[in-house]
Amino acid sequence: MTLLSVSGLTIQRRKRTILRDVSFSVGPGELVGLIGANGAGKTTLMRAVLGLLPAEGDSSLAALPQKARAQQAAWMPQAREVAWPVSVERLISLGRLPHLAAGQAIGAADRAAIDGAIADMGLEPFRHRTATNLSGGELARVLIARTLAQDTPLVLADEPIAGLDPAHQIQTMRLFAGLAQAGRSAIVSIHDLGLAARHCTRLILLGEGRLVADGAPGDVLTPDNLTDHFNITAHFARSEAGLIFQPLDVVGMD
Ligand SMILES: Nc1ncnc2c1ncn2[C@@H]1O[C@H](COP(=O)(O)OP(=O)(O)OP(=O)(O)O)[C@@H](O)[C@H]1O
Repeated sequence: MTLLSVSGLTIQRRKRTILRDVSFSVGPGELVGLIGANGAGKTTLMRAVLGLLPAEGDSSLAALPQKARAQQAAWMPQAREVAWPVSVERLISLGRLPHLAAGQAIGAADRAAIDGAIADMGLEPFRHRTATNLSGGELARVLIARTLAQDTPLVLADEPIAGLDPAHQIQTMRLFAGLAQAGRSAIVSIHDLGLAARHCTRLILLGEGRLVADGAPGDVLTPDNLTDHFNITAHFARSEAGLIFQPLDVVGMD
């Protein structure tokens, strides 16, 4: 079974080719870390895969009608802005919209999904707070909860752990890994290669306008890829606790 199939995706912005001929598919049970240096095209790829940007080639998600797409994939964009001073609970409940007919009130299943997402992200004490008054990290957790409440087979999240404290970063990566273990899948763009190595089942590396590598973290975070596409060297070890990855030095940026 395939949750997402992307084939020959080429994306241009203002006549500049950002990514060329990207192909991959995602099945159930995968936590895919989308990695690459600043400007490598991670956000661009996710938005094109979702059909939010025009692209040549095929994405099974982009091909779906809007409502079916929102039932198949939840999207957490990088921008963390909430326009209206709504409560945390109300904001999270918006994740249920793709499951409701026009004007339909939320029911027991919707309520359970909302309460589950609030519990998963440890947001019970924030339930009745006004979303626009939260700290950046608190708001990020609320937006992740909204994505979880959508209860889709696939989640795409653009730097979901940026701005979270270390405990919440680990907790959130574990939560995404838990979704994968339960047969759903997530694609998360991520700059923390240590957490990516530890929690993702698979990494997709973007660089030089293309998909450079796609595979198990240990096969993608090679010394050559780290030097060529991140300008770093790193310490990489396998321990009982899993993969340990620590960037060490900058190379080739003079
Ligand atoms: N609207 C636009 N018009 C022209 N170029 C754009 C536009 N949006 C993005 N780009 C360019 O596309 C490239 C990829 O940007 P993108 O935001 O996808 O990178 P990223 O890998 O998500 O980066 P980061 O890690 O910094 O968030 C960048 O060079 C960026 O300047």
